[in-house]
Amino acid sequence: MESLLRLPVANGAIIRILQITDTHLFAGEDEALLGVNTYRSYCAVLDAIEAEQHRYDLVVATGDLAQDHSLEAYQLFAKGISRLPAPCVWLPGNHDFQPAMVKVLDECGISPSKHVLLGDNWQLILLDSQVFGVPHGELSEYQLEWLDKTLRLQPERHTLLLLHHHPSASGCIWLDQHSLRNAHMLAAVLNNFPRVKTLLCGHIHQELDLDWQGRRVLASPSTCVQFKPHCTNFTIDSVGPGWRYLDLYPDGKLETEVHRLSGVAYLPDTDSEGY
Ligand SMILES: Nc1ncnc2c1ncn2[C@@H]1O[C@@H]2COP(=O)(O)O[C@H]2[C@H]1O
Ligand SMILES: [Fe+2]
Repeated sequence: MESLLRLPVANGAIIRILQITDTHLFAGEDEALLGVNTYRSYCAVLDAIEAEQHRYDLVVATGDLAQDHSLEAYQLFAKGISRLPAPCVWLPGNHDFQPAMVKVLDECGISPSKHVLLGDNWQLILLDSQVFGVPHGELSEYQLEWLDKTLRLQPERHTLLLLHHHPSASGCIWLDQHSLRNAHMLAAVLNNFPRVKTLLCGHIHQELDLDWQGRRVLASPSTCVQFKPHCTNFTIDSVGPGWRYLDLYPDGKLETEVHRLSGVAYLPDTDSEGY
């Protein structure tokens, strides 16, 4: 996992990242999650991204790429990603099955790197917060030590930290049971690194932009089903699948925007009680 990916960036250029998250794909192209065909909604998101014709330097996939642990689901994910004209890096979510994920994505030429150097000013660090078999997250001793060691290598770089689980309360009580349980241990590591100003998550299937102990936490819509913000119990939202762009400036400034599919083509059954 320590393999380093270096992406050249022209002097003074703004780096654009495209985030795709929580694709929840199945082995079959016809399978659905809460009434949404997840492969078709993923393809519709990719169609919309292509139609925008935006330039981006890197794609990040922040977990829950597959719903059913199958090799085929990861093959469908890779087939979609191969349409995009930029390299992709990824991290696992609670639903992922890492033996299949690592094998297939590797075979499909998708980088396993969890440390990306972007030009001279920025870096991305991707963490594994999965606790296999349960929806909440936790960073292992190994992950925390690796993060600390990796940050010490390039402490002067502006850093975007990526993980599946949200470290701070989202405002959805049912989802906050499934957050990063040892966020205080992450905070303790980050204490020494003021240039880690933004954390980017998946998992909560909604757009979020909040302050966590002086750092910014961003979360993003899924490419399939959305959860409604500020709910006590599991509640589906009637908004379209989405994706996020992040612009990283040489001076450390970060600007970001969520885009969504419009229309009603990929809206789930709002009376579902979970999955
Ligand atoms: N009704 C529910 N109540 C609590 N958690 C749920 C419910 N339904 C699903 N979940 C879990 O909550 C998780 C949140 O997002 P995930 O996509 O990781 O997967 C979801 C499920 O594992
Ligand atoms: Fe998740």
